[in-house]
Amino acid sequence: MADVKKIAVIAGDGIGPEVVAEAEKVLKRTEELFGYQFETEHALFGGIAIDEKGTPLPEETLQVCKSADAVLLGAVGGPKWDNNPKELRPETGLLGIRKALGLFSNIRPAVIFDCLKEASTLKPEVLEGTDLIVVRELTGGIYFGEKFRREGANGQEAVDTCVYNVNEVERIARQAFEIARTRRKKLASVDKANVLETSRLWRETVVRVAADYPDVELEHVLVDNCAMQLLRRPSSFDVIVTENMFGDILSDEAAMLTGSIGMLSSASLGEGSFGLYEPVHGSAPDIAGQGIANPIATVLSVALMFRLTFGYHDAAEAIERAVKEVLDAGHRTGDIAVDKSQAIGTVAMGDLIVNAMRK
Ligand SMILES: NC(=O)c1ccc[n+]([C@@H]2O[C@H](COP(=O)([O-])OP(=O)(O)OC[C@H]3O[C@@H](n4cnc5c(N)ncnc54)[C@H](O)[C@@H]3O)[C@@H](O)[C@H]2O)c1
Ligand SMILES: CC(C)[C@H](C(=O)O)[C@@H](O)C(=O)O
Ligand SMILES: [Mg+2]
Repeated sequence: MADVKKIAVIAGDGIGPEVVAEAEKVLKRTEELFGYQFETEHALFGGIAIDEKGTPLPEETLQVCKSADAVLLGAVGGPKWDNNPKELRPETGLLGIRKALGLFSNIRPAVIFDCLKEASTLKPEVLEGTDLIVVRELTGGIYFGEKFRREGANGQEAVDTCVYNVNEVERIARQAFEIARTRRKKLASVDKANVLETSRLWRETVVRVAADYPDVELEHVLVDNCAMQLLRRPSSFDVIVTENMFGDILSDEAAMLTGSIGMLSSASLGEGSFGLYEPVHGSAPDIAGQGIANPIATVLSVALMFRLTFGYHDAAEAIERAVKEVLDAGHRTGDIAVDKSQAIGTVAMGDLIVNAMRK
């Protein structure tokens, strides 16, 4: 019997549906070229789910995800729902889905295409050889700690607590060491151990785990220094492992090494092969509905899904090669175009990539 892979598709809000539509064309082309079979099921999540179901993460959406082999997500959020305590709070939306699906590890590769060096804010000679992955802890830290308001001596106070337990640090550290082993065997563990107790536990734990990986070179970098070194010596990083909030910030910074946040794909994984795949960027309300968003981050997220959840390395390579070929031929969406007047739209970029895919 044919091995049909079930993919939950969550388009979301803003540019989410625009970029996900291009990724779905890539799924269809993969079926034609390679004979793999996908069964997609669409589900509501985010602002659109609030509007239609009264809640950002309806139970049926969670069930669709849980019964799938992988999830393809666009982006959620937007001014209509943000900051409204009753509506799209991250803890009930994105954070809720990550926790509910046990996705503690967020893998964000910053892949530099040579022909896009001109779009980067860094000099080409500084970028030379840059190829790094941010491994971000995704279900702990200050994102998930207790938060509350209280009356203090000088008026209202807000409290966010940052908590990590040793198991949470150990499992993400092991995963990062394993990834480093398959690459250039260098791991930078990023923390703020000069100030934060959670970071001291983080560092101690990473040092202990490192004993099992003597073949991997480990460096500890304080997060402020890392933010600077990413711009100064990006090519010296191979795998960066860090806690939730630092990883959020550093991965957006790493995106600019590639030229645009519209280029950065991601995989969120748990213990098994199940994964949620999404671009690192958000719903980009400033350009939503204009058909100009870059779909490459989402398309490359499909390639990650093929590699990490399905083991379809041939199809993943076909996608990555097609993206490179289209960029090498000079096609650009506005975010990566030096000459903005030559920029093409989301659908045109998706079509070019699909047509460039070969077995
Ligand atoms: N995973 C997610 O769903 C996710 C991630 C980040 C932000 N958000 C949400 O998205 C909303 C907007 O957040 P933001 O503006 O801070 O971040 P954003 O990533 O949506 O946009 C930041 C900037 O990058 C540009 N950009 C983003 N993706 C692009 C693409 N594919 N092509 C071209 N340009 C692109 C936008 O136009 C904008 O100028 C908020 O509600 C936020 O909470 C969601
Ligand atoms: C929208 C927000 C909650 C989210 C995060 O901080 O994790 C986003 O920035 C991301 O990087 O996926
Ligand atoms: Mg982010």
